Amino acid sequence: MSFVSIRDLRVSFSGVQVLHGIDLEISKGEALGLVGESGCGKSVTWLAALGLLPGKATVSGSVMLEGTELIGTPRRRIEAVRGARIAMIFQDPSSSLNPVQRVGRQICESLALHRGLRGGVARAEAIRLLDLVGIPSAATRMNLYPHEFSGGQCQRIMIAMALAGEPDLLIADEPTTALDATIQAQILDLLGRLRRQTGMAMVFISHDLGAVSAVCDRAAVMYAGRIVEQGEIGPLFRTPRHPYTRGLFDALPDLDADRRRLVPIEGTVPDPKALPGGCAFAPRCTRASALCHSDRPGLKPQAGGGRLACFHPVPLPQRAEVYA
Ligand SMILES: Nc1ncnc2c1ncn2[C@@H]1O[C@H](COP(=O)(O)OP(=O)(O)OP(=O)(O)O)[C@@H](O)[C@H]1O
Repeated sequence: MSFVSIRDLRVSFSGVQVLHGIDLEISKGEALGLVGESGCGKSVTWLAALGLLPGKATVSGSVMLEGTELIGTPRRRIEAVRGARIAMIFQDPSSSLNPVQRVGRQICESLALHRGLRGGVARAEAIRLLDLVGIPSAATRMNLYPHEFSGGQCQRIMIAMALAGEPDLLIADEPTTALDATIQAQILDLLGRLRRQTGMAMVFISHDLGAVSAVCDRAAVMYAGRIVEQGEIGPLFRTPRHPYTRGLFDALPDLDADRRRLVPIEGTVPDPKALPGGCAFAPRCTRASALCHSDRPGLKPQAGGGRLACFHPVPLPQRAEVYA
């Protein structure tokens, strides 16, 4: 049985639909990436699944957490079911860290809440966690306030707080976007290491394909509130089939190549209030035919594994040729 199983998840805000039937499975210990441009529904998927959207949102579908349905369950009951088993980290640590409380105290409170640890035992565990996420001199620095740490260190402290409950699933929403490149690489390395050490599953939400490939086993590519392609990282990144996935790769700067290849995807993500008929990506797609503008392709399993929603996929490369 999957740890989390999402079926036909739909979300509307004030009558405007922003998620159009998402299906996802996460097994224990697995890392799933959710990728796509800003506004395609990555965050809303997880906020809806965990009952964290504001009251004005209308949510339907099914989200099972180890056999327990979360959709339609009152928020307080979801919190009890979710407990410490699912933790979230966000782009901005200041949304999770209290600026007027010493970081050690904040971690100890989390340890008391989720694991019933108090006093010296909690303090020792807080030091261990800070040490684990790479905060030097943890025993003394746990007495500092968040503003006395750098942005990257605050991100590490936020990860330590998330780990305090020993979660089975960590949802990381753009956790490295605000950091500079070297710190980003360190945090990604840390997340990968923690995953291997703890065996927790992870959902890694990012528009950064490099970060997703560094951390995840599988990825789902979202566009305009739908999954358009999904698969194991290796095949998905070597031979993307959806023109949108391929476009995301072509828009990446290629530092190794002689040629300057940086091909942005023309146009922008459509407004959810005015989605085009047919495939939502068709107006931006160089492979689109008349069919794509009138009919919407369903997400279908592929012979080689993975799932794809496209009438005219990018052809598979011949022989051993793969996309650079
Ligand atoms: N509270 C809200 N009220 C109204 N609309 C919302 C709300 N939250 C999200 N939306 C809309 O839902 C859609 C999906 O947003 P979401 O935040 O999931 O995108 P995203 O892919 O995570 O983007 P980003 O990478 O910028 O975080 C967007 O059109 C957004 O404007």
